Amino acid sequence: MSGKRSRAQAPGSFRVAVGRPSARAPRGTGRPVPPGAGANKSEAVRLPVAAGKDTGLEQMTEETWGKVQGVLRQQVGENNYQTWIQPISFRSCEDGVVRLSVPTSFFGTWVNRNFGDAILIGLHKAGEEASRLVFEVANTAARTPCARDQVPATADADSAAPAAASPAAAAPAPAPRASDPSPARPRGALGGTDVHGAALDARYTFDTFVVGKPNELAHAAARRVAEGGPVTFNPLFLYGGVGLGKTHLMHAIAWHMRQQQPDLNILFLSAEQFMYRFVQALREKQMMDFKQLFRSVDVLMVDDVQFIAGKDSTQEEFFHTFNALVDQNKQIVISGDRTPTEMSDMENRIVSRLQSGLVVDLHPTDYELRLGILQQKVEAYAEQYPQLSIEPGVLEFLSHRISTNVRVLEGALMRLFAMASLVGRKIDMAMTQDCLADILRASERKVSIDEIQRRVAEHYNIRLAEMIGPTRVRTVARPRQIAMYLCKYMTTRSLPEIGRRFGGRDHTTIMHGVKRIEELKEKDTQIADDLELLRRSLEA
Ligand SMILES: Nc1ncnc2c1ncn2[C@@H]1O[C@H](COP(=O)(O)OP(=O)(O)OP(=O)(O)O)[C@@H](O)[C@H]1O
Repeated sequence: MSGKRSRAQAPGSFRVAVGRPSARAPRGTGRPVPPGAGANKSEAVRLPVAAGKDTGLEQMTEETWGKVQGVLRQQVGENNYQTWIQPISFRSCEDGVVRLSVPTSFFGTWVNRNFGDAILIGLHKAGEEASRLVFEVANTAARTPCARDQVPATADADSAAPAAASPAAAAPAPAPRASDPSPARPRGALGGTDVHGAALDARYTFDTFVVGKPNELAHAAARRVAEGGPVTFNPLFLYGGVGLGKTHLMHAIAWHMRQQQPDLNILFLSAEQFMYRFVQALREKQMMDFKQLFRSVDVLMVDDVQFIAGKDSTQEEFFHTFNALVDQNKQIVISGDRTPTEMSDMENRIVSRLQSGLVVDLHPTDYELRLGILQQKVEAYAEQYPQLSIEPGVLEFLSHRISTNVRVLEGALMRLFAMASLVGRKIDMAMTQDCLADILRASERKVSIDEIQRRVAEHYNIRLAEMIGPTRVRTVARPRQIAMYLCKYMTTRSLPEIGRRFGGRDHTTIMHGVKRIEELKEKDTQIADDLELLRRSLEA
């Protein structure tokens, strides 16, 4: 099945993922992430600043900013500092909003994504209770922060999240087109009828989401929720591995709802931000405001809910918020990196609530979906770099070789285009292998036949010796076929090689086993579930 766009895509409707890191930075390490390895997503949260509260920001001066820059220099390293921090100048501050001047809107978005947290933490350490950063383009003094051609919504930085900043190293980043279309952005911070909380990424819409077999159910469920109408799935729980499009789908729901029903009060935020707001509200004795805010929304969307597992008081508050909204028949959309039942430190009552609606999985991408996503991204790059071309076969090669997650795939393509534009050559296989050597090496499948046999034997509670032995009883033969199937799809070993490792069986026996499982998984949900579980645990 071919990956296809969720809707006919208008030319140029895809915002090029320039500069987007290829993988999330490890939380809370504060370590720079190597180029191409990625960084955290910048999910801007706008913290409430109490009316009339003296924030102390009136005193903030360029000198304070200079000090913060000094601290950041130590944190992010000289190279990042020179490239991304030094060019920023202080513009103003008022009511917790710190305005910083940046050379281009793309620069602001990039800095916000990768250093927003670090900047806010630096400001806090310097004694400034900054609640929000706004990046403004240098020579556009009178510009409002929400101007359409200015730094997009993502440029409002999350405030000092408890998990600390995740500065990322600079990767070559092509400049964006000024004309990049983007949906209308959120309006005020916490006011009235608006998407507030984390900022929505203008690139993450249904139009730019490529649908394939692995994500078609999740996409259909997301669409249904986005269409509004009677609340049927509550909550909609989207889960799946890293970089498979959970956040993209959630943003798409929010954008769509906002377009369809501008008056809807939608709150999108990460679970980490939920916790931070909760802690902040406790500290500032503003729990009533907190409860009021969360209970007055029409749609609550919480990303990466696994973050609150094991955090007792946050779970407690989340539980009450959840109940209050469900009682009012308000839509809730949640995402997580695993099923609710697999979240071991999550309270049972929350697990049961998370399961009470529709739980849908985004499966790991298959070859067709990866190819579809790459083709879509190339279309966008082609608009941006009309002089560059890409040789046939390169996208197919990448789709085969980079199967880890879409973020890595996007990062690889971005790096290729950046390289090609620097050297002024077309993208061919030689350049691809050379420029992406590290990514290709890291993406090599590492699951071994031994590992698969061991894991499958454990799962079905049979002995490893039986797995490769001659017995044909069903309780052993079926797990053996499952192991053969996984070896075929998760390793690069040939059928004769797999046969040898299964007690010297002929390759036709392996072919038969694989075929049998292919048939069974279509009609036997238990086998399909077992395969999924095994695959996920082997990939973990
Ligand atoms: N089906 C798809 N079509 C187009 N882009 C996709 C698709 N799936 C993922 N992506 C892109 O891959 C990147 C990672 O996706 P996203 O951030 O939504 O992943 P995630 O599942 O939320 O990951 P995480 O577990 O790290 O939070 C994004 O840039 C997103 O646009």
